[in-house]
Amino acid sequence: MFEVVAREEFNDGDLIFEEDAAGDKIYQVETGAVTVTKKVYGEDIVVEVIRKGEIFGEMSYIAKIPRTATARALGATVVNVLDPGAIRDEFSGLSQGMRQIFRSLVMRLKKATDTSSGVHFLRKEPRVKKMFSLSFLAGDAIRESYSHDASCGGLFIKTDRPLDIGREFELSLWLPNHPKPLKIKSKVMWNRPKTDDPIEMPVGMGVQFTSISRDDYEKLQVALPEC
Ligand SMILES: Nc1ncnc2c1ncn2[C@@H]1O[C@@H]2COP(=O)(O)O[C@H]2[C@H]1O
Repeated sequence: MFEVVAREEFNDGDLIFEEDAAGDKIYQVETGAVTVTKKVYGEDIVVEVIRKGEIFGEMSYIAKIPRTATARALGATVVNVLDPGAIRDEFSGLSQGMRQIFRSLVMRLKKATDTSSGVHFLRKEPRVKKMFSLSFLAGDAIRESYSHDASCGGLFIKTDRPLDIGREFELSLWLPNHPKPLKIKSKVMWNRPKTDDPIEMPVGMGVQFTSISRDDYEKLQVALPEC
């Protein structure tokens, strides 16, 4: 098994990490247990209980996505953080095909979990694959790119050089048949930078809208009837 690089202790109900947060630590439960929950209409739905000796937190690492669920301690709990360097070495030692198989499994489990917990149907602002032209300021330079998917609450921007998590910026979003771009204040919630690992997932950043005018929001709703 992998070496333990840190031990974290939690009381009953303590948050270990939250759904949609950035993070790629992989844990093993030493004592106690961990609930895995999904938020549906503000309520936590338990999808699994992880027990002593079991691993969690592997899905975001493997698929390079944000945390797929929330993890909380169930009773007094100690979790071990497994050596990220050793995990990276072993994972990158796999063939590209094998890594792709792992990623497919993770994405299918995520989809199955979302469907069974109702997230898919109840999500307020579903993401749909949609390519919009956009631009934003990074340092002194204007970067031009396009979205991979979008909702009325945020989108995923394809870019080889994503901004840091937490960075706030103004997004110019071009909707089809509109002469001017929407101007939306946005925040980077997570990112997937370019690596040597030839992943089959889009490289870029997940962005949440923090401020949008009513006028622009209405235009967005017309362009995204799924919202
Ligand atoms: N359906 C599921 N069954 C069991 N564990 C899950 C399930 N969905 C998510 N998890 C675990 O919860 C974790 C949430 O963070 P990750 O996405 O990194 O990794 C996830 C898995 O370890």
